[in-house]
Amino acid sequence: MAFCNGKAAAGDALSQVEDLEKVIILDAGAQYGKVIDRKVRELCVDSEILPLDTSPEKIKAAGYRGIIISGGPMCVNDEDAPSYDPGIFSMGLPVLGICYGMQMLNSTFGGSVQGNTGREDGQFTITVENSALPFKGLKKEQKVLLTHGDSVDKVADGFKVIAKSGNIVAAIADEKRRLYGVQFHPEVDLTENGQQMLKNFLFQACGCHGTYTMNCRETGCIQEIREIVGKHKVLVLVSGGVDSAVCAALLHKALDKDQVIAVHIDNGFMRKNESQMVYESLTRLGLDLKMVNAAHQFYNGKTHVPINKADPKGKKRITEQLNRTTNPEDKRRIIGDTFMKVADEVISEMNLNPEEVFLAQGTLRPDLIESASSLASKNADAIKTHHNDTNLVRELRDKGRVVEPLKDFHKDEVRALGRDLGLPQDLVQRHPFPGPGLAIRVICADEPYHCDDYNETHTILRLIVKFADTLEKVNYPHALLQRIKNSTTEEERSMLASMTRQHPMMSTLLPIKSVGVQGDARTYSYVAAISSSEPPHWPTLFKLAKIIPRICGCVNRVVFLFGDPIKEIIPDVTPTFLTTGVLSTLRQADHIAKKVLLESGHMKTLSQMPIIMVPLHFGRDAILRQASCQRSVVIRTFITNDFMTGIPAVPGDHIPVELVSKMAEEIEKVPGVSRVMYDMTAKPPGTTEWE
Ligand SMILES: Nc1ncnc2c1ncn2[C@@H]1O[C@H](COP(=O)(O)OP(=O)(O)OP(=O)(O)O)[C@@H](O)[C@H]1O
Ligand SMILES: O=c1[nH]c(=O)c2[nH+]cn([C@@H]3O[C@H](COP(=O)(O)O)[C@@H](O)[C@H]3O)c2[nH]1
Ligand SMILES: NC(=O)CC[C@H](N)C(=O)O
Ligand SMILES: [Mg+2]
Repeated sequence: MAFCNGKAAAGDALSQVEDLEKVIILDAGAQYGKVIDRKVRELCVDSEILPLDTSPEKIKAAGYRGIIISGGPMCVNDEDAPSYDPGIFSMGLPVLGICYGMQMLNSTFGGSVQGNTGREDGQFTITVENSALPFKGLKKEQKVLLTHGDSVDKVADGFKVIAKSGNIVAAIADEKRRLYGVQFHPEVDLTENGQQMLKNFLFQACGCHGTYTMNCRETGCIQEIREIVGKHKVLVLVSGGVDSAVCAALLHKALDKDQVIAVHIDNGFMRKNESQMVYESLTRLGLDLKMVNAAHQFYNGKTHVPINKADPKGKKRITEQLNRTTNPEDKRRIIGDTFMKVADEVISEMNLNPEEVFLAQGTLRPDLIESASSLASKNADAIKTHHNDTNLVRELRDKGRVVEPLKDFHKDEVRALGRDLGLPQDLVQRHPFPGPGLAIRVICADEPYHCDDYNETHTILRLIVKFADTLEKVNYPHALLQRIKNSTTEEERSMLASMTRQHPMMSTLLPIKSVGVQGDARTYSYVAAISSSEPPHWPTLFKLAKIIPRICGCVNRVVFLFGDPIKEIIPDVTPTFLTTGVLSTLRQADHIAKKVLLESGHMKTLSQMPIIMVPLHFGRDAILRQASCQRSVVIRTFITNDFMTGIPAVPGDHIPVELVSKMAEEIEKVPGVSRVMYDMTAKPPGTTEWE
């Protein structure tokens, strides 16, 4: 029974926890820096993430076997670059510097780093010296994730180049002192053999043997829960997703049954019939679940947010009502804080003293990473504030009232733990559904987003998707054409010319923004739409989707627009807020999309498939000046292990072309839907969700 009623024996697994081999991860703020600990644990080596300026004395005293330095959003040449003690490099411990960490290593030993050398964001093929320790046992050509704008210029004395990406230094090493630097990110799945590279470092340079198992971690979670909760009660917020279900199962294993109060909150942004299904599935598993319908409180919710986000305790402003705001971060904060308020009301209604009841959440490490929580990083950029890590949650956490046993876990690790705890496969494998639900899947707007760079970017897009014509017509120096040349190789340009000669396409820059992540920093940028009078040629479209954000830095997402080609500028938007009408249209589109996916048998091919509503009405009669009154729907497929990086499913490769066209056809039948689009953006530069 998954929600067992007895306390688990502490077991002798705990005793093993004490004498484990550990490495330290010094955090320079990268999004992926926190993924390093997950990859290290996958190799059954324990790790701890500490601030970049941790002293050599502390590192030595703790007995770490090696040091890994993460990436980060800053440049080592910046005046306010994160501080560190150069002594960490001369302790005799092996060091692996990743991206920013490599740039820092190189600079410390007298090398130099050049800023703004042209961005590389995405998967690239590099050439490695496979006699060098990090690359032992690997082929000379390696596909890796590079996401950087600065590069090693002069290599430090005593180091040699052991990998290159074109003309860019991709890795350096001083084998004698066991100091290594890589410009790419071995910790993410887009670096195909990154795990072997980390294993080479951990086992051959640091001398680890892999003794840190999932059983030890489960025991550690149970110990943590008991130490925090003691004999008190704990209210666990259960969404129906795997994280909170595993959290609830751990609580039941660690505590007496009457200590655990499980609550599901219908916040008004759930999918069709979701809360009912959550109730049925979890009570069937033996969980005593209290249901709360709080939609009204969420729709009309407001909260206070810091005027200066760097000073969370400073002056605050009151947000708009949730159903009147267009600001994604305000949406998230209102929802997160309303969850807390509703939870407090539940505690009061049960005549419990809020000061004596703990709050448990299934918060994961990615939730904390992207909210730039101090639990996960000191130098990270906040990509998006997860609802379970708002300032109110952080205040409760500071008071020691929050229990989050999964805060160091990633999604696939939670699933493994869920299986160990006996949770059913359909729950363990369920696609994640974010706490804010459909609220972050409606791009709200009351006016078009036409910034200064809109017209120029709209023009460059057309030059790119009509590149063959561009080369024929523009045979004189042209600033925008030069911008394309500056960001592409000769080979890419000839590929672009032949693709666009073969496949007639149109483009338009959509007057809306979506959230993305580039160079470890948050972006909130334009969406480019490509359309065609022919059926979509997906390999061509996906190549364009990779090149466009590199050429147009203000575009972080590229979609294919089904239906008649659109090349004109979209002059306006349909005023859109989180209202019941908008939500019911999206809910219906989401329900249809999920039904088509289920029937296709490809639910497991995808890690997640957000369906997003955007305030755009296409194909209106310009002469009649028809008002914008419809909205469009985006299909966002995503394939990933850890949700820190990932790729969209390519129709005709990961999923059948017919599946996507059927899904688009069915969604377009929903009343009020103008067009359907397919998101072709990887992470980076886009994120899984649009907000
Ligand atoms: N509708 C809800 N009712 C109660 N708690 C919720 C709800 N939505 C989210 N939460 C809380 O916020 C945490 C993070 O939300 P999230 O949407 O990630 O759910 P989850 O349980 O983590 O499942 P998954 O991420 O797989 O969808 C959850 O673990 C849960 O504690
Ligand atoms: O519980 C949550 N509260 C949130 O506020 C939130 N925002 C994003 N997500 C989920 O996190 C994963 C990564 O999403 P992004 O690539 O869009 O950041 C994906 O699985 C997203 O669905 C959330 N989950
Ligand atoms: N991913 C990173 O660590 C990036 C390092 C640095 N901010 C750059 O852009 O080059
Ligand atoms: Mg979750």
